[in-house]
Amino acid sequence: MVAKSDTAIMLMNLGSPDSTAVPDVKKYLLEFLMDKRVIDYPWLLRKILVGGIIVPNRAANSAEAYSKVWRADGSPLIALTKQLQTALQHDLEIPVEITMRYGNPSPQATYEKLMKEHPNLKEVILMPLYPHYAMSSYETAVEYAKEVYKKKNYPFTLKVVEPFYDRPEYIEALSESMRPYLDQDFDHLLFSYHGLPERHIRKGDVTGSHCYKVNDCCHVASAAHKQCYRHQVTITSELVAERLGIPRNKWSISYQSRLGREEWVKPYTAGLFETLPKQGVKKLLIVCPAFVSDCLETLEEIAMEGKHSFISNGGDSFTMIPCMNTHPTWVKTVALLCKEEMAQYA
Ligand SMILES: C=CC1=C(C)c2cc3[nH]c(cc4nc(cc5[nH]c(cc1n2)c(C)c5CCC(=O)O)C(CCC(=O)O)=C4C)c(C)c3C=C
Ligand SMILES: [Fe+2]
Ligand SMILES: [Fe+2]
Repeated sequence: MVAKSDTAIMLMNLGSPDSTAVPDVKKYLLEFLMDKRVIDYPWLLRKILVGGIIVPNRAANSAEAYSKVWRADGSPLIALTKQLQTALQHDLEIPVEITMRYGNPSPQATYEKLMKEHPNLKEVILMPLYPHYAMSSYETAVEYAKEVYKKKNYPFTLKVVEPFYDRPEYIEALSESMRPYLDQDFDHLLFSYHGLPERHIRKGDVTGSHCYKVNDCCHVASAAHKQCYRHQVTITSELVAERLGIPRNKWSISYQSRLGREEWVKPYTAGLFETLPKQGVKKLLIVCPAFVSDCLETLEEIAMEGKHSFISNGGDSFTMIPCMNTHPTWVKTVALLCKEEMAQYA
């Protein structure tokens, strides 16, 4: 443990249920889906939909899915975020703590722990573990951490790392974590990102006239891009493919984890697992760069369910590239992004 420090880092991820028991999963899903930045309907409608329909219908299936990937040390997402914490603390020699948007440890618990262990704390660097901006991921995490911080009037300053989807150091880390998997023969590389309702993309368009309105909007310069998930994941994919020398006809982007009946950003990953084998893609490589740590959505939805679907629709091989987790180049990148916010390096 690092003894005295006036600066600390708080790594913030999405969070998981406390266990795979249905009541714990219910509690987690309720907190998650009652977030107004995730299901952005008026409160009463959200309450009826989430509390009366989605959670009661979903909890048992979610609990079963979690139990397929649960580890001896708990949720993969939390265990892997803790491993990143340990690696970063080792490199930086300053205190690093983790916190979660939903479930535990909460931002309040993490702030209190930091205060108790480092009474001279002057600044906390909040590192949201999302490369891309979305109202339902980066924005809700940052706004929640700030809200708790302001309410409690803590004596340290809070600085926040911005989305880093196009930063060369991140592109390097993601590419280098993928490179060993490109030695094998493959027909196609799929960048599968967590999906969002299309409506969220339109709603986040600060210009009100760009996203889904301008032809090829993700490639036309606009102030909308600063908060456009679709633009940002496009840029990440293009930069990584370029760095790795993958020809344009050998890779594509898709969106997974759709929930509900609204139109989400397309194409849907689940649909491609059915159609790609029929179009001659027999050997598939897949990477999920919206997640920096492996989690339910990579380990169960893609590596288990997705693989089964692709193979039963005629595919021959399905290789899932792990998230960056504790890849040394990623650890270095996190350290650099955090250091840029620190007063001592300014
Ligand atoms: C890029 C990060 C994420 C975005 C954007 C995001 C949007 C989003 N998610 C849901 C609904 C669910 N997501 C669930 C799991 C989950 N989501 C993310 C990340 C993003 N979500 C992660 C890392 C995880 C895994 C958590 C873990 O413990 O491993 C779930 C819970 C599981 C399930 O029942 O499927 C739900 C529900 C919506 C509706 C949404 C955007 C509107
Ligand atoms: Fe999600
Ligand atoms: Fe856009």
